[in-house]
Amino acid sequence: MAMASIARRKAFFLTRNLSNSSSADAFKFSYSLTKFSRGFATSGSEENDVVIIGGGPGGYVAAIKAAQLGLKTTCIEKRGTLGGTCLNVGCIPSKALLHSSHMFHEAQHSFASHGVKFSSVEVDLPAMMAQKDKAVSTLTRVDTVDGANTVVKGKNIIIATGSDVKSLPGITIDEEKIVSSTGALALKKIPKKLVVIGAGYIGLEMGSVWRRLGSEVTVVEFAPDIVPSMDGEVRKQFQRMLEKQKMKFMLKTKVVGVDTSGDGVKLTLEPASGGDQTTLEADVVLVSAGRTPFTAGLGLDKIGVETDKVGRIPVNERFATNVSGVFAIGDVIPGPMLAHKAEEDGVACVEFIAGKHGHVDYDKVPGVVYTHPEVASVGKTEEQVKALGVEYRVGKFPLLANSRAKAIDDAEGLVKIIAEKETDKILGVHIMAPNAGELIHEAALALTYDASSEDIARVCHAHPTMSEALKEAAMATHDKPIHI
Ligand SMILES: Cc1cc2nc3c(=O)[nH]c(=O)nc-3n(C[C@H](O)[C@H](O)[C@H](O)COP(=O)(O)OP(=O)(O)OC[C@H]3O[C@@H](n4cnc5c(N)ncnc54)[C@H](O)[C@@H]3O)c2cc1C
Ligand SMILES: NC(=O)c1ccc[n+]([C@@H]2O[C@H](COP(=O)([O-])OP(=O)(O)OC[C@H]3O[C@@H](n4cnc5c(N)ncnc54)[C@H](O)[C@@H]3O)[C@@H](O)[C@H]2O)c1
Repeated sequence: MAMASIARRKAFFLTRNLSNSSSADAFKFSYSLTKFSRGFATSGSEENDVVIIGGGPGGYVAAIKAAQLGLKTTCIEKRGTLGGTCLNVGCIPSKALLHSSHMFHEAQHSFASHGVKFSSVEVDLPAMMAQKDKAVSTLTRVDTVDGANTVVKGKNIIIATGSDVKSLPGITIDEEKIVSSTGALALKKIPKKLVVIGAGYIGLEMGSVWRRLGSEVTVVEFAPDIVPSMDGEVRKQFQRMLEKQKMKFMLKTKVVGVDTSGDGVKLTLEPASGGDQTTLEADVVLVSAGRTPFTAGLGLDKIGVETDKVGRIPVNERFATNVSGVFAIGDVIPGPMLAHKAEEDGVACVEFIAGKHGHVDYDKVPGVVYTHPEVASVGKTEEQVKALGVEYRVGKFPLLANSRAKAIDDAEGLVKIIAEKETDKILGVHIMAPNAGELIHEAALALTYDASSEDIARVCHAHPTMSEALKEAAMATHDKPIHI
C-alpha cells in the first residue's frame, strides 16, 4: 500500500489498488497512508474540495490544476505510479519503441545513401526494451509511504478512470500469443508473423514497430479503410506508404475465430459482409480494435451515475454527470480517447469547480499517428465538410517540393488545407510528414483563432523548414503556391 506525492506541485496523490468499499457510498474508500504535503491533502474525516479517482493524464493534470487554484485536492491512483495508460503502457512506451525501431530501420535502409556505412546492424531487443522502460520510469515519479487506513471525502469527485482494451468475442487476450497493446509493448522476441486486428492508431503504430524490427505484419480491418476517421485522400496515400513499408492489409475482413492450441495462432477470417472463410497463421496476434471506458469497481449504479450503451459517462459542458458533485473527464467520457484531450478536460473541469470558466473544443483536438511519416490532423476532413454542405476550397502542397524534406531525403507526404470558400476560414488541416505531429500545432492555433488560409500564407516562415509546406498549402488554398 502506497502513497505517492508530487511535493513540488502541492497536489496530493494516493496510489493504491482500489476496489469499491462495501459502503453504500461508492466514493468512500479505505487507504493506508498517511503523510501530507504542504497542507493540500486531507486526513481522516477532513474533507477535500476535490477528490480525483485516477492518476492518468486526465486525473493528475486535474489534480495539479486544482491545487494551483487553491483547492484542497486528493488524487487516488490504483497503480503504483502516476501517468495512467498514457505514461505506463501507452503514449510514452509506444513512442520510445517507435523511435528505437525507426533508428534501426534507418540504419538498415537509409544511412548508406547518406554516406554512413558500417558492416552490420542488429537489434538488441532487451536493450531496446530497457531504453523504453527507462523512458517510462524517468517520467513516473513516486514516493511511497506506508500508513494506516483512512477514508477520503470530497465535496466534488472527478472520475478519471480511463479506458481498457476492447475485447473481441471469442478472443482471449493472454498477453503472450494474443496480446493487447500492453503485451505488444513488451514482446520478448520478434515475432516472425504478427497479425494485427484493427487498422487504427494502435494497430498501425505497434504494427510499424514490429514490421521495422523484421516481423511480417498483416493488418485485418473490419472497415473498408484504415483509420476510418482520417481524411480520405490522406488516408489513401498513408496506406500506400505503409504498403511500401511491406505492411499488408486485409480490409473489409473480420476475425471470427482463433485457435491457440498449436505452437502459434490460427485465425479464421470472413469477409465483413459474410462469405467464405479463410485462415491465417501468426506467431502473435495484436488485438487493437478500440478501447472501452473503464469504470469497473466504482459502483456507479449505487449512486446513480448514468452510463451510455458503450459504458461512457455522459457529462454536460461543465463535465458534470447526472449526479450533483460528481464529474467525469478523459477516456471515460465521450470524445476522442487522447491524452491531450483528457488533460484539457481535467483543467476545464476543475476551473468550473473553482467557479471559473473552462472550455475544450473537441473539434480542434489534434490527432497524430506516430508512424513514419507521421500523419496529423486537426479540424474537419473533406468528407465531413462535404457532408455539411459547406462550399470549400482545398489547397495542397507535396513534401517533394519542400526544400528541407528534400535536403534530408525524407520527402514523402503532403499538407492539405480545407477552407470555407466564402470566407477562406480554415476548416481542417491534414499533414503527412516526418514531423507532422509537431507541424500540426500551427494549424491548431490557426483553427482556434478562426484564421483564414491567407492569414497563414502571410506569416513569414523560416527557411528551410517543413513548416513552409504549410504556408505553401495555405497559399494554394486561396491563391497559388510559389514552389510548384
Ligand atoms: C498503446 C497506446 C498508445 C497511446 N498513444 C497515445 C498517444 O501517442 N497520444 C495520445 O494522445 N494518446 C495515446 N493513447 C491514449 C491515451 O493513453 C489515453 O487517451 C489517455 O491515457 C487517457 O487518459 P485518462 O486520464 O482519461 O485515463 P488513463 O490514462 O487510462 O488513466 C486512468 C487511471 O485511473 C486508474 N484507475 C482506474 N480505476 C481506478 C480506481 N477505481 N481507483 C483508482 N484508480 C483507478 C488507472 O489505474 C489509470 O492509471 C494511447 C493509448 C494506448 C493504449
Ligand atoms: N497516436 C495516438 O494518439 C494514439 C495511439 C494509440 C492509441 N490511441 C488512442 O487509443 C484508442 C484505441 O486505439 P485502437 O487502435 O485500439 O482503436 P481505434 O479506434 O483507433 O481503431 C480500431 C480499429 O479497429 C477496427 N475494428 C473494430 N472492430 C474490429 C473487428 N472486429 N475486426 C477488425 N477490425 C475492427 C475499427 O474499424 C478501427 O479501424 C484510439 O481511439 C486512440 O484514440 C491514440
